[in-house]
Amino acid sequence: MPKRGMLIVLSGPSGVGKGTVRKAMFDQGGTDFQYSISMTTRHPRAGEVNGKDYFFVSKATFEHNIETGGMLEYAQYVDNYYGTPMKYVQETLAAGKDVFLEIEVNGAMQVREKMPDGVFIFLTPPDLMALKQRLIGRGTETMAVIDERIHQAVTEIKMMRNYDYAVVNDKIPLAVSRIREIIRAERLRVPRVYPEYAQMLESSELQPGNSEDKKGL
Ligand SMILES: Nc1ncnc2c1ncn2[C@@H]1O[C@H](COP(=O)(O)OP(=O)(O)OP(=O)(O)O)[C@@H](O)[C@H]1O
Ligand SMILES: Nc1nc2c(ncn2[C@@H]2O[C@H](COP(=O)(O)O)[C@@H](O)[C@H]2O)c(=O)[nH]1
Repeated sequence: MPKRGMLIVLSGPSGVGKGTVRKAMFDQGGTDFQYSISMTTRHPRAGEVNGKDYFFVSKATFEHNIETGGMLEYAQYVDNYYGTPMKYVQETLAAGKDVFLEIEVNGAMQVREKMPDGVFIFLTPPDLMALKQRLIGRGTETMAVIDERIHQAVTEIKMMRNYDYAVVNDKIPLAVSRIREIIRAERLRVPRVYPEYAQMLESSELQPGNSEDKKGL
């Protein structure tokens, strides 16, 4: 049976640059983890593709998924549902591959309850003014929705204390390399690698009584 994959969760307020940083990281290559595509009831923005950016579904479909236990986590965020389909995450981890989630804080805390051995990273803006400028600059929301998202961001940033790591997204390449360093180090944490060594030691021919030089003693 392959060693179970590691779950990596990236959160942070809307507009901080989670998607931008994640895309830059995947474009660079060498990312041997799989991105879990979220499900949402939000309408697609110009250029967004169903099955690539999100699974865009109706409210009824989303609620059916909740009721039938199909979601690892979900949250209502500024009038829409967002959530992580369970099946892809479980199957990918079971196949020994690492999975990358990009989700808001309430969903991340649900995942933490269910999968405490995940790696929880909070992406933070240099300051709230920069966050607002990024949301305005993206040009995908009305000013009213941007104000709601900034309001939500204040609560979300307070939740940073519940994460394992905080990464500031000042410059995209710096944020990417900080996240890569975290993932590299997390893969080497003793609780993750210990089972492999335990297995090696159990099967070792060097165990007392098994080694060649002990034969005949
Ligand atoms: N380090 C950065 N400096 C300046 N602008 C940035 C930086 N990172 C991202 N941006 C810009 O900020 C805007 C928001 O980025 P992005 O859409 O990636 O945020 P997000 O956190 O994924 O948002 P959401 O949670 O709403 O999906 C984009 O226009 C992006 O180009
Ligand atoms: N709890 C979850 N939050 C998610 C998921 N996918 C995305 N998100 C977050 O929602 C907000 C708004 O996203 P937007 O695309 O409308 O700008 C943002 O914070 C996303 O990170 C998910 O599966 N679960």
